[in-house]
Amino acid sequence: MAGGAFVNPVGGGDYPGKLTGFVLLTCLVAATGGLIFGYDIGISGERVTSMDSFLEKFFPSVYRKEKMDTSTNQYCKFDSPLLTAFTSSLYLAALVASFFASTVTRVFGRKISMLFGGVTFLAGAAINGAAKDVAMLIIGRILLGVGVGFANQSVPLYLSEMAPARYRGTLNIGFQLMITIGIFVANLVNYGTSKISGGWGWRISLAGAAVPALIITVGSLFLPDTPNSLIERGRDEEARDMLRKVRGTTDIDAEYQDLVVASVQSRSVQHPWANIQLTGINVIMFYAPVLFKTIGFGDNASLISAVITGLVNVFATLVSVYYADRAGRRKLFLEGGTQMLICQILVGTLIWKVFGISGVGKVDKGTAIVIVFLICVYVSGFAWSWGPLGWLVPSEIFPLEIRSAGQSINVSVNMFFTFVIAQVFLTLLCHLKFGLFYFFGGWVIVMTTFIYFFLPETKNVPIEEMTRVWKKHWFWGKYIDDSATAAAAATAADVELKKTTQV
Ligand SMILES: OC[C@H]1O[C@](O)(CO)[C@@H](O)[C@@H]1O
Repeated sequence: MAGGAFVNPVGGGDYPGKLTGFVLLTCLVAATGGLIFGYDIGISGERVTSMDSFLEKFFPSVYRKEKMDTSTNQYCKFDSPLLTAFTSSLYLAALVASFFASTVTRVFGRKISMLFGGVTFLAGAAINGAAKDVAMLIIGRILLGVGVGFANQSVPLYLSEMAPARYRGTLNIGFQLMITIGIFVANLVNYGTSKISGGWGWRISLAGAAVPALIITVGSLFLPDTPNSLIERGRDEEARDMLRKVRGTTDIDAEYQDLVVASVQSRSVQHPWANIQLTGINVIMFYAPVLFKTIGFGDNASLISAVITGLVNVFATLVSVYYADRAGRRKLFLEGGTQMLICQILVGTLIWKVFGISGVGKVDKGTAIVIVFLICVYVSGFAWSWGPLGWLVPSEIFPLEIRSAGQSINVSVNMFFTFVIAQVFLTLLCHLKFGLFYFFGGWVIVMTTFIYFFLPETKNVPIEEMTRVWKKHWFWGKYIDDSATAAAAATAADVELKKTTQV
């Protein structure tokens, strides 16, 4: 829960400076870190692991059982715990890695974590593409996970710290945009490789992960570190220079001073944030082809529908790129949540009507089109709310000292639930049937209510002044210690004094 924090007495409003080409370029390069996670999501789930040649080579017993499965119950598809454990090992690796990344990011800077993330992901892609046995596959997958853990921990922080307050939403969401592009491209690649005869198409899908890995690896070599991180590591002069460069002005004293105050003052402050993403989105991202097959689509139509939802995901994310700093985070969360809920109720009810409790039934064409349409509306609701804001908000609400740790908690919670969904979706579908959609709808209600009551609006607030926002909040404000405010004032005066004596 919220602990003591400071209120910066010297700050207020935005700082001078503009959105420079330099910032735009660095943020664009850093955001490509999202491609690796996206690419992996796009080939995971029922994609590579549903290719016969892949199954036959690595999981022959699973392959045999799958071929023998003759059940007509559409809710209870063939389910192999071994296969899902293999898929989700990546998320566990990412979960653990994000805690190590927290320290690396704080002590060595954001850039080093991005570089390390890119290199390990690259190694994982190479090992997977060349895999001869299950051991190689698993080692590769763990390395991919470590890469994702490091990139997801460091990239959102980097973007939020580089961006001027007014553009923080837009620039940070570049990360989620890259995730969605990664998913979409991987879907296409997979669609193509599944058609390659000779049974080695899966190697291209897996080795293809090297392309996004190379982009962020090479890109990160050229990225500068953020001023905040330089101050955190005692490199004050470099921080000043960097701030001048990224803001495109020499008038950086106010912002610089706030960064120093923030660095000195933010000690073991805790803020309340748990990114419990149980929106059900990964049911769609991982299992869209299965879901579409369940409602009676043929193989091709299922894949094409999955590609359509991937495209909707990319374009709808652009909506939040535009609105996050204009309408604000809260409006997007509340609207997106409501939209997702309505679609979940409608899809659940339609599936109930067609398949009832037994799971045996056939969808007519009209209903199938309505379901695909509703799923697209649901995906777009997610894509302009929880998708991007689940990275943006946690990266901007923590004080400097614990920002890195806070972000790794965010990544690990995200990975944990991604892991759980990948692991249990097929079992859940078999037991909850159409109610699965109501189940996730229930979570969306909980999450949206939480946002309504507990999340303050953070648009346009300078990142090192976030505590003012918490202080004003009807609930969290009660937990912010006033004595810390006085201490902050003293530190600010100290910094000011040092500055004038240096001049
Ligand atoms: O675009 C959908 C994707 O976005 C994420 O929420 C990451 O931000 C993933 O968990 C999901 O697969």
